[in-house]
Amino acid sequence: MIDIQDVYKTYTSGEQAVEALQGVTLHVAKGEIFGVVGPSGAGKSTLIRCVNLLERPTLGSIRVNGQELTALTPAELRLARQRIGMIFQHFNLLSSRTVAGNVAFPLEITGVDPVQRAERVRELLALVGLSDKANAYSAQLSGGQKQRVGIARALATQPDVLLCDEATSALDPQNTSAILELLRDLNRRLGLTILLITHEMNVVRQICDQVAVISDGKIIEQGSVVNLVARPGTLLSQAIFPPIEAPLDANGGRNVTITFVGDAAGQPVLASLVRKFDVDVNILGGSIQTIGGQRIGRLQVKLAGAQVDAALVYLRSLGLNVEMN
Ligand SMILES: Nc1ncnc2c1ncn2[C@@H]1O[C@H](COP(=O)(O)OP(=O)(O)OP(=O)(O)O)[C@@H](O)[C@H]1O
Repeated sequence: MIDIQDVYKTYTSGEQAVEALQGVTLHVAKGEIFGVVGPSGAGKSTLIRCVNLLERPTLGSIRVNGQELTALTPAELRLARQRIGMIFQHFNLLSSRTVAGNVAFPLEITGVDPVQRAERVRELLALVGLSDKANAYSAQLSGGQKQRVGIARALATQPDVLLCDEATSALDPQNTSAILELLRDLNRRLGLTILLITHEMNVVRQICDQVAVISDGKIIEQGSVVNLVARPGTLLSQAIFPPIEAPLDANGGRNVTITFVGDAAGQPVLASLVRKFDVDVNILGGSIQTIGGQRIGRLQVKLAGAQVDAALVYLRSLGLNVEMN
């Protein structure tokens, strides 16, 4: 749905040149929620703004829904942008307009007649849970409500793609969680493809299917959130699911970290290990998190006994990730 191919962006002001993007390639499949994380100045905003050509890449290709955006005329680009919604950290609402007036704005620009417009605004406000705020002004809304207006406005022209530029960074944890749930719900109900940038790992944990890390204008790691978590060695995996701080047990036996994904997180794996292999299992630490809608568990254990090697082979045969500490 979104193909970013070998994109470079250099800002020049006077003698100074900043290479904000240096050969970025990303593919976001239809219906996916894709998160890009990275430190301040890494190039996140530049990247997301290149996707709808708010910033024009210096080099490279941006295809959305099969259409090469960098090759379009200004009129064609205006049409293409109707299929690409965007929401912002500070909402960017018009303070002189009501909630309904803000949501109607893109429909006015695209020439939708007043009767259809009013109907569509009603639908959109119902979709984001703000039917009772149609006549309120943005100054009368909470941050979470303002972002709901932003989302309704972004969806007014029925886009296939929603770009989220740090959409929850100005919100408290409760509103962040509610907005992320709304985005997940819209992704599922409307088949909306979402590309978001964020510096908050909890956003990745709560809703992203795929994640990439950008650093100094380059993508340095990427993958499916669930697969990354099952490979505890990677940078992203450690950021998404921080290692358990359990003391290693030095008194004989083998210290092992086991990662359980999906159904396996609910299985009595350790009990069957003890039964089948006559090993002693000492639990040193553990936690379970819901990541990308899947339950993922991590246990740090000490295994002792004559059949430890066979027990490890058995754990791996169940599809569990097993690492020696
Ligand atoms: N309009 C501009 N002119 C010149 N340099 C710019 C411009 N916009 C961004 N930059 C520079 O490009 C680099 C990437 O900036 P960008 O805003 O994309 O990073 P970011 O990862 O979004 O950072 P943050 O999380 O702080 O918003 C930075 O070095 C920044 O100073």
